[in-house]
Amino acid sequence: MKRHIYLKMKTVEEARQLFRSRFDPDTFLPPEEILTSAALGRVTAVPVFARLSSPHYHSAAMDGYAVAAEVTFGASQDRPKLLELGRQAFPVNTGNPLPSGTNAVIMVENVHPRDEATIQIEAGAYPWQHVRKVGEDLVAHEMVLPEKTEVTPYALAALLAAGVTRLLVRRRPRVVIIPTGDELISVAEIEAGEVPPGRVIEFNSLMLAALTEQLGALPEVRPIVPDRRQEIRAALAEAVQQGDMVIINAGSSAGTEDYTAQVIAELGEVLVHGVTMMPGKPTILGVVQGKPVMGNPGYPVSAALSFDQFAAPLLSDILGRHLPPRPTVAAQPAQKIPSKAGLEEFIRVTLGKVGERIMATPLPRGAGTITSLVRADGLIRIPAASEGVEAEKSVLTELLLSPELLEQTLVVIGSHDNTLDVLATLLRRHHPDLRLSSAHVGSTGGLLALQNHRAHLGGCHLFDPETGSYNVPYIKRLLPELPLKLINLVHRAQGLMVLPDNPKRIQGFQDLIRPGVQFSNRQRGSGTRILLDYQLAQLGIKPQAIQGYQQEEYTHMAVAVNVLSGAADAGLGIMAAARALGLKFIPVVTERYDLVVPETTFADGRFQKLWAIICSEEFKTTVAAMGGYDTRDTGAVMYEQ
Ligand SMILES: Nc1nc2c(c(=O)[nH]1)N[C@H]1C(S)=C(S)[C@@H](COP(=O)(O)OP(=O)(O)OC[C@H]3O[C@@H](n4cnc5c(N)ncnc54)[C@H](O)[C@@H]3O)O[C@H]1N2
Ligand code: MOO
Repeated sequence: MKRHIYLKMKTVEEARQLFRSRFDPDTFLPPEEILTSAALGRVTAVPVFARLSSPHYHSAAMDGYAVAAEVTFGASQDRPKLLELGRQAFPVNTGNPLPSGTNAVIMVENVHPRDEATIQIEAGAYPWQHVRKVGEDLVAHEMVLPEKTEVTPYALAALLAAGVTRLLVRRRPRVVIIPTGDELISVAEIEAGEVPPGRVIEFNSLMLAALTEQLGALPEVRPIVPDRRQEIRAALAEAVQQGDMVIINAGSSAGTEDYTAQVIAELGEVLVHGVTMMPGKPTILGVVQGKPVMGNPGYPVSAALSFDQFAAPLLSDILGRHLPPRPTVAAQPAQKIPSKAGLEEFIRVTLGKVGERIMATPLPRGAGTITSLVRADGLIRIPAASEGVEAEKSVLTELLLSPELLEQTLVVIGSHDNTLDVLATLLRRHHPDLRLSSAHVGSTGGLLALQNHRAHLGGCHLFDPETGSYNVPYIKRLLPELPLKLINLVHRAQGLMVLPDNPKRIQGFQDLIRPGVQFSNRQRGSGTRILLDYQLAQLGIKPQAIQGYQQEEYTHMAVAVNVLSGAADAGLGIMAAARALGLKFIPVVTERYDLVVPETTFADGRFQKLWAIICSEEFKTTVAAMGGYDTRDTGAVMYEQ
């Protein structure tokens, strides 16, 4: 096995400059002539000049009579004037050319017909009254659009008004996208059947093609190329013949089958292999036959960010559109964001304005989590020299949404529950201007966020074994001073997850101590664990009697995976986790999930709309239909302080 170790890393800025310096975007492609009627959104290659004036004749601006102004001078109510039709006054409609010898129009409303051949006027007309003179809008040879200007709907009209039926625009670069990887399967294969383990759905090229198209360039996606050097080489050679730029996706790293850099080097030149950014570190930038070639890392977030940082600026320049920097806001991370020194890290965050501060909550950081980009409202770039950002310290954040939306976002932080997604959906359905943004940091994390005024709402299901009650004891301890209401969202079932045919015939907690039954537990401090320990104590079951009690997992899904794989026979968790993996769910206990609503939030009109939705039949029926939930208290105020 031969590994190809890359890495003489450049910074994002160095890499972009180096790549950019090898191409002159203004001459990279010859301009093309197209019909004006097809020019919407295209960019002018040269200034466009009017062929004709607009209007190109003196034209009546009103319906009425064209006259020579001089003939009308002196007319008044006391001394009206008579004008002879066909000699001194000529009927015209708006847009008609003025008959020769005339230079004004009297509106029809201001004229009194006397007889077939005569009209009477009671006021004089001034020269050029109600006339659009030649060239009022545009004069022949005048510039209609400068170069490098995007053709808007208005510009289309002006071009035609100026007699311009064809124009020279920047050519749209053709971007050939080559997905590589033995593990990839195509859309056709997914449609034909199942996705076997070990195979990965090829979705990056759809994303890269859409990003290309969004910029105005023309994507062309090639069939998946297997990890074979000769095949990748052949695909690249062909792509360079046919396209103006090539993106090879994956194979950028140090694996034994990562050939992208080698192949680019064989056919041309590698300018950069390795950028001090994360995700996106193994990015390759090169040139083959004068054309830009990129090797994007295979992980989707890496592929997207490397497109964003290197392909997008170059393509925009070739298209003649300068890509403006994204708007930024100063946001405060809701929690400390550690970062590896030596790499500039791109953290995807959700954003929401709480009081006067914009709070940023980091989304999952893995380069494989494409949903982090779907959910991101902003990007925090942590410089290579830094080891992270402290909580509540202002950092510049690139906005991925309109700043107005930040004002319309309710931020809920705490434990996750799928009903929050239902709530977000219904909120959008009924109030499209409002958004619910939820970050999942556990129940206690949610209470701490409220303590520091970092969220509008907390999502909480903390059971107190001392009192046998939910949430209130924790609130009294952690938020004693905060005036708030506790509003129930749902009661949800926790149950034992077992294989679909339940081979060990597990029915309840008592079965966990049977010999041969292996349990998968949650970590100490988690709501589920507290609940389990309480139930065991109630039933007089000794934890030590349960095999696997000491083996802790951090999520419902991790426990479910243990059951599915056979590593455990049972685990305690929520129905959604069991369902996701096709496990049988035996409900054993319900727990209360409440929203913690500080008084300031409660008084906010946006929350009142949300509350109305929580109380609605629509919400309750949707939640009940999901299974594993009880809505008997949904919307009710359970506690106040
Ligand atoms: N020993 C090292 N291993 C890795 C390093 C390293 O420095 N040393 N870097 C890691 C980093 S960072 C990244 S990013 C990845 C880049 O990997 P490759 O560009 O070589 O891509 P693959 O390994 O083929 O794929 C990674 C991942 O992405 C999936 N993938 C690939 N193509 C697609 C596609 N078109 N659509 C959807 N998903 C795709 C692929 O299946 C893999 O799961 O390398 C690390 N390794
Ligand atoms: O740098 Mo890689 O691109 O994180 O996942």
